[in-house]
Amino acid sequence: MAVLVVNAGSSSIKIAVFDEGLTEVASGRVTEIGGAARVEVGDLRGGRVVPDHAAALAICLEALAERGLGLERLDAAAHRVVHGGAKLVQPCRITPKVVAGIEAVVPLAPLHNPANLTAIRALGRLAPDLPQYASFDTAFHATNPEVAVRYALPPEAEAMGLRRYGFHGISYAGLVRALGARLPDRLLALHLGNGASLCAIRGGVSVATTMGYSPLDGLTMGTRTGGIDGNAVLRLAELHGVAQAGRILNRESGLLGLGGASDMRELARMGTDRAGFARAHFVYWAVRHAGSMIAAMGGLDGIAFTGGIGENDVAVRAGILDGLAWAGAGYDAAANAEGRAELTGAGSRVAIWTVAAEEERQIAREALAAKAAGA
Ligand SMILES: Nc1ncnc2c1ncn2[C@@H]1O[C@H](COP(=O)(O)OP(=O)(O)O)[C@@H](O)[C@H]1O
Ligand SMILES: CC(=O)OP(=O)(O)O
Ligand SMILES: [Mg+2]
Repeated sequence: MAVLVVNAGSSSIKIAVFDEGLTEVASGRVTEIGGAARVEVGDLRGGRVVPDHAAALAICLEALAERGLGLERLDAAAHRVVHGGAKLVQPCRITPKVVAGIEAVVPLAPLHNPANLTAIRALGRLAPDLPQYASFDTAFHATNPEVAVRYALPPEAEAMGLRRYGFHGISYAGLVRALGARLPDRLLALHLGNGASLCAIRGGVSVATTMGYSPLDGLTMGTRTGGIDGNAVLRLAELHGVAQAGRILNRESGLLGLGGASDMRELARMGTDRAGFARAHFVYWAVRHAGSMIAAMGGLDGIAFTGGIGENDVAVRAGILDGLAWAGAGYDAAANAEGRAELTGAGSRVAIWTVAAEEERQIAREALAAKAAGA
């Protein structure tokens, strides 16, 4: 049994192959798709021009074939699909109806769903008999109460699907699983990567999250604004047109807009005032939103950091934890500096961890379960 997992992001594709025991037997990634991309698959390492996601997937499949993992050796493919809308809330086998459902919500996740569809269609063409499964980043938040998901809009807007969905659910589900018996009642989970969000997890289920209708809301991100007043959005659309306003909000803002680079590590290297301000903005808003998540859970018992920034950026973690001292979070500064998994300080009222984001393994797990259930 071999499952190929495809995690297509806005400008990257990560692939991994797992066996039935969920051991990873191969992995790779193509990042910065659209220009001089970085390829790290099998023996291929380095820069290469990769114009689009289809080309990136072809490079990955070629490298897998060279390692004896051609498509004919695979039993299933499984995809991360960022937006499943209101209906797609369970991992499932991909049928034409599911594809139509993913397509219907492209306007809600313009950076992500088109990339997911490209990968699904390309694999469908190359291996029409290979069963394909989807896991949805929105699904984990289906447990949020109505009061958390509704915008205060007239009923017609809600009927059109204008409500909050929330994202990074595959990562959060994997995190809950990874904590296992250590999972506290009220957990503040921070997925801090290129896209960044917080989730209030109570009794193992999501009760609130910072992203909304699309992955734009909430925290300051690599290239996305995070929370912004609707009237400011309208003003941008008035000045620049809807398409350009969408580009500004989704691709030219966030850390890039504030600091001149979308990459947190790069900002730390730059060390300019502007770069420092962008990092401070990220930390400040993470703390502000954390307060909201803690209120939604009625308190705090544990904190878990995940994602590229959450797992690696010592100063960002320290800044956020300093900002949450009022909530009882005391951390071990040496453990934080060393990037250990357990950060809880002596006398802290709250347990604190870093957890490796394992979205690909979680997707494989969900696909195997759906397959076993006969989906
Ligand atoms: N060692 C590190 N120190 C600081 N930031 C890091 C480090 N490694 C990765 N990051 C940051 O993590 C972010 C990417 O996170 P990741 O979860 O890989 O993103 P994606 O959403 O594309 O999966 C970037 O801002 C990157 O700079
Ligand atoms: C949903 C989302 O923001 O995903 P990513 O972090 O991969 O951009
Ligand atoms: Mg990510």
